[in-house]
Amino acid sequence: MSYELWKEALSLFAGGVNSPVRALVRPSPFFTAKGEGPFLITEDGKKIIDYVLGYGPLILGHSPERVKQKIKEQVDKGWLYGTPSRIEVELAKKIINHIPSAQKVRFVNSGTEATMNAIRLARGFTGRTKILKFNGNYHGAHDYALIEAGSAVSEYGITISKGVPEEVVRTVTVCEYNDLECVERRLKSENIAAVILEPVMGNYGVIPPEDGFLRGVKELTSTYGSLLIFDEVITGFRLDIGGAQSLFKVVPDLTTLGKIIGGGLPIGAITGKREIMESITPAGSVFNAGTFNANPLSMTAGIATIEELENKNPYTEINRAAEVLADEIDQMIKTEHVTHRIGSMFQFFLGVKDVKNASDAKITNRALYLKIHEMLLKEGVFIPPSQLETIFTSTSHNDEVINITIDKFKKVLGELA
Ligand SMILES: Cc1ncc(COP(=O)(O)O)c(C=O)c1O
Ligand SMILES: N[C@H](C=O)CCC(=O)O
Repeated sequence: MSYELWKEALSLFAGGVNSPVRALVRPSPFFTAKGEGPFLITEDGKKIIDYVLGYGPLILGHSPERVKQKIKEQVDKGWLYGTPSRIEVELAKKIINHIPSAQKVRFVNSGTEATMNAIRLARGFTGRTKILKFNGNYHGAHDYALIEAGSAVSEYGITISKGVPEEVVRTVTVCEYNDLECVERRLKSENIAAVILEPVMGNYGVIPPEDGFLRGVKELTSTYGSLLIFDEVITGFRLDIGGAQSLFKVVPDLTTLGKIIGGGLPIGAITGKREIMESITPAGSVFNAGTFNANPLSMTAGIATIEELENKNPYTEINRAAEVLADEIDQMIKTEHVTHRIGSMFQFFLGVKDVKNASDAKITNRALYLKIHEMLLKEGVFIPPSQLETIFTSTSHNDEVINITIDKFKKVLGELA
């Protein structure tokens, strides 16, 4: 049973979990025994409609048949070679085919590794040290990313993680999202190696770029000789098969990917312009290595997932599911709020009128959001346990599932009114 497992987990893991956001589930985390389509089946035998979807990777829902089959076939062929394999070539070709900035690829094992290595690559390539990031953007859990970051970092009230050396903090400068003037000021006055950003913020709720913001940053980085890194760990293959850069038609120098490209298995990738990527070892001298880089199971699940996206082009369908649900919720909430949706990503912000950056989002009524999360979970609907995370839809969220969810929201919001 979940509660007994939770009590045991508290004695085994710091805070009872292996990633802090998971501890925020109210009244206490449920333990999952199985994932099936749009559902999580808990250790208590409860079937829950899932809008967290592993925090983004599961664009086809849980355990999609063809991906499962391909993973099983790969298991029969072995799951770690320590040599190159045909499947990493196949997945890299798919990424290069779809992501406009991608000319070469290095596979790693998480989004964290991807952004950490992209930052090192930008520093090595430009010979500069400083990085510009945005308040509330989350780029994983390494030292250079844990400064004014979104997601669980902010949810737990951490501005700069303890343990990050002061010397590291001094190499990172921060602007508010959508503030082009700040970007220009910093690029002019500081010798910046790279600007890294989420092209759509998905770790402080969902906050889209304002018109011209991404293009403006792109122009400024080329004017001042800095590199532009799009962190598309969430948005890659979700907002469009070519990621946010295809949708907004702004091509960065480097792109980091993760989540969907591994079909739900651990993965990360750094990709970008050939001449920059050639600086990575062994072609160049910016070091990267990994025992599990290009792991055969992750490669296989990634290929199978992208093939499904190529063959079925489900973007209209998953975006529509998110649109119907987001619009209904937006109309149901009678107090002051803002709902942001882009494609199959959305979130509602309570108690605020206008959210264009993390500072605006910081003052939302997080306690009320958490209450809604808790009440919905009792009704069998799982939205993220933090206002700062994103609600996702998948191909498995059909009309029936969406309608049930709308009814559950009606009930919960009605009770709260
Ligand atoms: C935009 C973004 N970048 C990087 C990461 C880090 O990825 P991972 O959790 O796979 O290390 C995440 C999520 O965790 C993310 O949302
Ligand atoms: N917001 C994070 C990634 O997108 C959530 C995943 C985690 O921290 O476990």
